[in-house]
Parts: sequence; C-alpha cells; structure tokens
Amino acid sequence: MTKLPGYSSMDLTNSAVWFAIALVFITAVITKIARGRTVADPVCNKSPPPVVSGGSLIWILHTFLTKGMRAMIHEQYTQLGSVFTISFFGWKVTFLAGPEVLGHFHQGLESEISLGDMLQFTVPMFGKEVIYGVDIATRCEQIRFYKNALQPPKLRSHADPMVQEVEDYFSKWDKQGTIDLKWELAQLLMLISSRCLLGREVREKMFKEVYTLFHELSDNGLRLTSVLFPYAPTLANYRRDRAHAKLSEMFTKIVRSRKSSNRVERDVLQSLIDSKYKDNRPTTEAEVIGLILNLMFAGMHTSSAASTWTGVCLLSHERCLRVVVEEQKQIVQKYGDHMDYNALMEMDTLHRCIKETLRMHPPTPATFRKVHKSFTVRTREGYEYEIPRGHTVASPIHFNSNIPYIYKNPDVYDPDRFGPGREEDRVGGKFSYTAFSGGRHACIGEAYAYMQIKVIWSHLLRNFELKLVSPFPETDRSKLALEPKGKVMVHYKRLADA
Ligand code: HEM
Repeated sequence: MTKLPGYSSMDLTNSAVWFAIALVFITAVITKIARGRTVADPVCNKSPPPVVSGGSLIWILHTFLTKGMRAMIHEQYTQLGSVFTISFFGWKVTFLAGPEVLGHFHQGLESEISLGDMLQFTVPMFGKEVIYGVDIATRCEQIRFYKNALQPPKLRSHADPMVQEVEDYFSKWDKQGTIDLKWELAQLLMLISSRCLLGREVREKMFKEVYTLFHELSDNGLRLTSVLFPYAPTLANYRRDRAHAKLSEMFTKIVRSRKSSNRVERDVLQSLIDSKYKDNRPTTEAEVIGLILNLMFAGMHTSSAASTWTGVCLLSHERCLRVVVEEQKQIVQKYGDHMDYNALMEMDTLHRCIKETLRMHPPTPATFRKVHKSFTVRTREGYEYEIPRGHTVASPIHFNSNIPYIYKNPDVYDPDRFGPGREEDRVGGKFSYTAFSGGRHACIGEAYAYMQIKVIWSHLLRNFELKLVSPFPETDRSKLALEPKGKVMVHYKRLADA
C-alpha cells in the first residue's frame, strides 16, 4: 500500500472506518428527517380541488358584489361540486360547502389549521398581551377565561341585570309611535353589555365616553388600510391607537379601584380580573383590558344584527308571531311578569325563531382558516381532494345553512324545522348549523347572545303590539356583521294591560 506522507497504514484504516461510520450516520439522519417530513406533510397523491381562475374571476366578483356570497358559492357549487378553489393573484381560497367536508376545518389541531395571521390587525386594537398578540398556549388559556365568565352558572347572574336594562329602556317609549328598530336595539344592546360585561362603573358614570371611544377604536381599526397595514403611519391608525390608549387609561383606573377597595362585582370584567393561568399567575391589567375590549368587539355587531333580524322575521310571519306570543302568555302564567333565568330557558318557541332567523340571516357569512398541513376531504358524492398546505379555507356559513338536502324549503322561514320530530340540523349531521361556528373556535358567547335576544323580544312581545312598516329589508353586505340594510321602521302600541 502506498503511504501518504505523514500517515501510517493504521491511520488510513482508522480514517476509512470513521468515514464509513459517519456516512452511515449521516445517511440515517437524512433518511429520518426525510421520513419525518413525509409523515408531517405527506406528498400529495390525491387531486387538489378544481380551481377557478383567469377570466371566470370577473364573473365571480360580479356575482359576489351584486348578489352576495351565498349566490356566488351556489354558482360554483353547481358547476364544480362542494369543494373548489378560487385562485386570485396567487392567493388560493378553497371553499368547503356542506357539513361532510367541514370536520377538519372545525376540529383540526391548531398546528395543522388555524386562523393564522388573518386577525393580526386586531393586535393594535386590543393589545399585544391578548388573543392574536400571544402564543397559542396563552391564547387557549385566555379563551378559557372567556368560557368561565360566560358559562351557565355565571350566565344566570346576568339575567336580572339584562331584564332591568330592557325594562328601563322600553319604559321610556311613549304609548305609541314609530321607531327605527335597528337603531333602538343597537342602543339597548350597548347598555346591556356595559352593565353585564364592562360593569357598573362604566354603566353609571362613563357610558357615553366609553362607547364613543370604542366606536373610534373599532371603526378605525377595521378600515381596509388599517387591516392591510396595521402599523402604517395613517390617520386611521393614529385615531385607533389614541382610542386604545384612552380606553386603557379608563379601565386601568377601574381595575385598580376594584382591587384596592376589595370590591367584587358579578360582571365579566370581574371574572377576567379574577382569572388565573395554569401556573397560578393572575391576569395583568393590560390583559384584562385587552380581553374585555376583544369580547365587546366579538359580541356587539353580531348581537345587534341578530336581534334586529329576529324582529324583522317575527313581524313578517304572522303565524310564527301568534305562536310565540302565545308562548309568552303561558310563561307569564307560570312565572308571573318578572322573567328570570329559568323562565328564559323555557322559551323554546322563541329560541327556535331566533335560531331560524340566524340560519337565514347569519351575521357572520363565512369563517376562514389557514392550512398549515395538507389534509384530505371526502365529499358527499365520494370524491376525495387533497387541500394543500398554504391554502386559505373557507366555510361559507350562509350557503351551508341553506342546503336543500339538509333544510327542507330553505328559503321558507320555518322555526319548527328545529322542533321535536324534525330537528333538521341534527339529522344533517355535525356542522349542519354553523351560525355560531363549531368545534375549536365555536362562539363562546352563544348562550349569552340567545339570552339577551330573548330578554329583549320577550319584553316587546308581552308589552307591545308591533308592526313592521318598512319593507322586508335587504342585507347590508358592506357591514362587518351582515345586518338589515337601511332603517327598519316599526310601529308600536303599548298594550292596554302593560
Ligand atoms: C348572535 C350573535 C353572535 C353570532 C352570530 C356569533 C358568531 C360567531 C362566530 C361565527 C364565531 C366563530 C368565528 C370563527 O370561527 O372564525 C364566533 C366567535 C366568537 N364569539 Fe361570537 N357570535 C355572536 C355573539 C357573541 C357574543 C355576544 C359574544 C360575547 C359576549 C361572542 C364572543 C365570541 C368570541 C370570544 C369568539 C372567538 C372564539 C374563538 O376564537 O375561540 N359572540 N362568534
């Protein structure tokens, strides 16, 4: 063997052995990584959904702008089936139409499918200490604080303050008159939430100031420029930040005053002050403030749209109105005139009317997620599609709530479809009814929302004769929560014995 200068044959043999060992080791590591990658994100072996792009986009956009999302999805669904992708300048949105294809959307792990950075624009609105400003684990704990604050035992304590606010509000109405229902209910809901969510201090001393600032925060924070460029030096961002700073200052004083005087209230603000993370760390002032503002934001526009639509639907369907008024008479016979939590829970007919209203007029027309790991969906017809990582996926709530193989005559207002013996949403399977979404991100305020709409409508139905005087409204699609367009004029007359 030829010796290389400076090396013995032993050196060479050793080097060769070490080289071989290293080679085997590196190969093993690379193979493992490659296998790991394959497991984490399998190579696509099913076809991706059909894609709409190019010239068709102009037609889609036209339908969307003139007829709304439901009509737009319906057209594509008829041509392409229940799963299809709209590709727009490289942005791919895959629509999942029908409960059969929504399982992973609602139940997938946050690491595989989540809201991603879609709501990052809310960080300067509510602060970097909460929800989309924090990591997933902290966010989950903060969502738990919300759940605790709005769960049935706590919900029970909100019934009385809600009833009081509603009674006070309508006691100021004349014997008869004509009002804009949308405006009236929006005012009333602000009063209810200031009392039940924000607390006595705001309700009694700073209601107007807080709401003016809250509107400034949300109106400016939701401008298209602020959503796209949340940190750009624009006037809207400046106003948003100024409103946030003033609200923070006001709520800091409230939180400190409660803590220093050991005063304990029964509102949601108190519940957030008292919340603790798993490691026993209490919530900070900034967290409490961010969480209460975020909650107000989640509940305000949706509740306002839902309660107005409920009125519009009831007042436009004579038979339903009669049945629901009859239910109120029976409840009064059992509980007397003062509605408490138990009485509200017994209003099944009213509950179904609200549910049917939200099926036909969901305030949130669609929900979206970002796909972090490819997944497969199987349609009702048996086609399988691989939804690639990187796609945005959408659950078109408004379309899904009107599918004729789940809801018989979907365009007919028929609250009995949710009644015993029919229960169309249950028969249709999980995720047939998603006005409040479902699975991991199901609305936390659902029970609270039903309760406040019942308190309002139970009072109106028991005390007034009401007539919708403006035509059945169109949907205002320019708003964050889909609400009736324009004024909703209602004539009221106080009942003789009210
Ligand atoms: C009729 C009224 C309401 C409707 C239709 C509604 C609808 C929804 C929907 C569809 C979502 C899910 C969004 C998604 O999946 O991306 C949601 C989430 C949420 N809602 Fe509501 N909502 C209503 C009232 C309320 C109220 C009154 C509150 C609070 C008091 C509230 C608090 C929340 C919160 C905190 C979330 C986020 C849940 C999470 O990310 O895990 N909502 N709501």
